[in-house]
Amino acid sequence: MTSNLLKIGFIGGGKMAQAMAKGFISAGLAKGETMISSCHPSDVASAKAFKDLGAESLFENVPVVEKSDVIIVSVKPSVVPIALGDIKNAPDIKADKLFLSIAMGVTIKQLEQYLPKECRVVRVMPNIPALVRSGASVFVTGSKATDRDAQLTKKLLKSVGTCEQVTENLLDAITALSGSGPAYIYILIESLADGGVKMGLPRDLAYRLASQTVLGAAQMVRDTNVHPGVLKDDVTSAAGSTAAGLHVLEQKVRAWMEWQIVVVFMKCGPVGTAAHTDPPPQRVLINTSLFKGFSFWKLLCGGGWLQSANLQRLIWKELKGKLAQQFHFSCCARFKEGIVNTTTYKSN
Ligand SMILES: NC(=O)C1=CN([C@@H]2O[C@H](COP(=O)(O)OP(=O)(O)OC[C@H]3O[C@@H](n4cnc5c(N)ncnc54)[C@H](OP(=O)(O)O)[C@@H]3O)[C@@H](O)[C@H]2O)C=CC1
Ligand SMILES: O=C(O)[C@@H]1CCC=N1
Repeated sequence: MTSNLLKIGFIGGGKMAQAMAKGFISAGLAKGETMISSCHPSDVASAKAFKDLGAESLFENVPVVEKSDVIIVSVKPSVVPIALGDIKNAPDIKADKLFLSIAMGVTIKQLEQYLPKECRVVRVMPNIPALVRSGASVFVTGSKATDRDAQLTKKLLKSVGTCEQVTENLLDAITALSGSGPAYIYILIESLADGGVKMGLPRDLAYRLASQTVLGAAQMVRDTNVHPGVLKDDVTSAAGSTAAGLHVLEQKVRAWMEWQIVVVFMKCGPVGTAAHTDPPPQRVLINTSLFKGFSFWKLLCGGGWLQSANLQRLIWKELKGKLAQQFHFSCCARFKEGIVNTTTYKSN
């Protein structure tokens, strides 16, 4: 029955490609033999991983496109222009196909520039629990993608978890939250378990309890629709043990969790390579304690976050005098109801 299955190709057969491929197989949406990947010749382990699934594994990108109905672009962001350049430069290639790019920070506009003009593009941000069909994915359609392409993308991504269609301006924040998020949760699980081990639990029991606790708590947030703060209060008995633990977490962890999303957001966005035609936006992290009167870290960035327009102007005034080179600098004032003003400053 493999003939009815889509032929799915991966350009780049690394960790995320393998997670999606395994998820598609578990979901019954693909079989090993209906998938094909291209790997860098140096990456023997990824080539073997695809072969072990029963998939074809090549060292060239063009045949992957030729043999596939849908192509998942899963190389590192800086490699995207090179890998898609192979396709654009291939003579006589039939590339009127659907390309799903999962690369962090590579925009629809760039993808459409890198690929032959007949290609349809969808930009996706998945996450690695796609491997166990518990991923959280979002997607944005490109200018030539059809409704059918959006439906097909949804079908593929829903088979390995949840999937929502969003607008492109949200993608960097989504990358920071759910694209990278599993890594933060793994640290959380590891540290919960380490704490348990410190207090005498066997390590395997500690990991089982920590992971099931994270899974159960997440499921309650998702399925009950009750605010996480209310759910937290339900666990916290007056003068009990949880309150003592929260006392520590509230001081140390909560602010840092929020802060690291902001830091990752800063890292996302177009990646500077020679092949990128747009200059990367300025995303600048500034310790505002350097400026009179501000004693905490804040962020100034393109599409970023700074509470008050007056504060932005004040910091800009200070900053301008300290910078030798020409410098573009955008900041947004973001309030509860969303971004309410965006200002771009330009020195010289
Ligand atoms: N890992 C994750 O959880 C997530 C990753 N992503 C995105 O997925 C993409 C891949 O990430 P990830 O799987 O972690 O990275 P990996 O490094 O594991 O995978 C990338 C693969 O592409 C190979 N490669 C390098 N150059 C080429 C080339 N010219 N043609 C074909 N293949 C090539 C690499 O080989 P070699 O190692 O030899 O260079 C590597 O096997 C990134 O763009 C990332 O932003 C998105 C969401 C989540
Ligand atoms: O770390 C990264 O850059 C990629 C994007 C999201 C998860 N991994």
